[in-house]
Amino acid sequence: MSNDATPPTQVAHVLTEALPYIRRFHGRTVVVKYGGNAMVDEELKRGFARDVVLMKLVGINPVVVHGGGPQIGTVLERIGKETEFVQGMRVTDSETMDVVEMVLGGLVNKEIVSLINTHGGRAVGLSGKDGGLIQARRLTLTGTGPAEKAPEIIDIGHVGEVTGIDPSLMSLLDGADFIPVVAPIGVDEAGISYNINADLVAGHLAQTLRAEKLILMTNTAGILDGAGNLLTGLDAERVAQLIDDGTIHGGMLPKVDCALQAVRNGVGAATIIDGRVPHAVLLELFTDSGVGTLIHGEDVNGASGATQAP
Ligand SMILES: Nc1ncnc2c1ncn2[C@@H]1O[C@H](COP(=O)(O)OP(=O)(O)O)[C@@H](O)[C@H]1O
Ligand SMILES: CC(=O)N[C@@H](CCC(=O)OP(=O)(O)O)C(=O)O
Repeated sequence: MSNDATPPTQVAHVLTEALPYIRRFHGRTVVVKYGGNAMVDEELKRGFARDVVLMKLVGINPVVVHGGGPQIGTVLERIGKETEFVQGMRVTDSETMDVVEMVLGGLVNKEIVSLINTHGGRAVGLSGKDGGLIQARRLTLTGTGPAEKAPEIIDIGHVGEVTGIDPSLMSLLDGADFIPVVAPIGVDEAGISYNINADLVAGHLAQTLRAEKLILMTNTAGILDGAGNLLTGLDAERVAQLIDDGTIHGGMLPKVDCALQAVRNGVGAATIIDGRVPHAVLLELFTDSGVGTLIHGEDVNGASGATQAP
């Protein structure tokens, strides 16, 4: 670990700082959502894989849920198919759903599995169909039509919402020291597939597994205010204000929603971190300063920093 550029005392300091966090997270589950926008640089991808392997080796149970929005977009463009988003969700007709399954369940999922495995881990790739992991139903979006009319129902096709998680497969994998890597595809009782926003899947999984932490990796430093300053230690009230005044919008909305739901339902803490920073997951988990935006429930005082003290 030490090299010419890193004095041994500094290495010792880093390890000492990490120790209380390793103790706190030992034997606990940490769900990491790896966003498609954070998956762009080869060196960063290798760093992420190493971080996940290191977590496992120090006794944490990492569960990776991945996105892949930009990767789906690239393939759709290549086949000349237009794509459209409504309220942050991709309108998904049957043909688009086939592409989503191929890209998320195939290409992206297997790339992450392979990266983790080549860095010394034992990853297993799953979609929500495997072992009935993610049960889903069609998501209904409502728009605001004319005031005198009932809210308009917007049809966005095979976009799903999570109705249930069966964690049995997760326990099995965890017991055998495998690292689950989950593609956000759900299935209903009739066997119909649904394309689900990966943040929402990560939030539900974290709740079901009673994770110690939910980490959402993306392509910004965290939640920023209008002037570009990083905000942290946010509770539900502050988040609602930031949504109301338009500071939080677009792809950040499902992240804050699922982070809030997770911390209200038993997850220790949720953080939104910058996947463009090398080893962002390790910095978040094992250093006092952490990185990104902490979102906490009503009973947690996280106002002082990005991470909670060990
Ligand atoms: N207040 C905010 N602070 C930071 N990013 C924000 C904010 N509001 C909206 N965003 C947008 O949310 C994006 C992250 O969501 P998204 O593109 O869906 O990422 P991912 O692919 O990682 O899920 C940012 O790139 C940014 O454009
Ligand atoms: C319904 C919906 O929009 N699903 C997303 C699923 C992938 C995803 O969430 O990817 P990121 O995390 O990289 O954005 C999509 O089709 O893009």
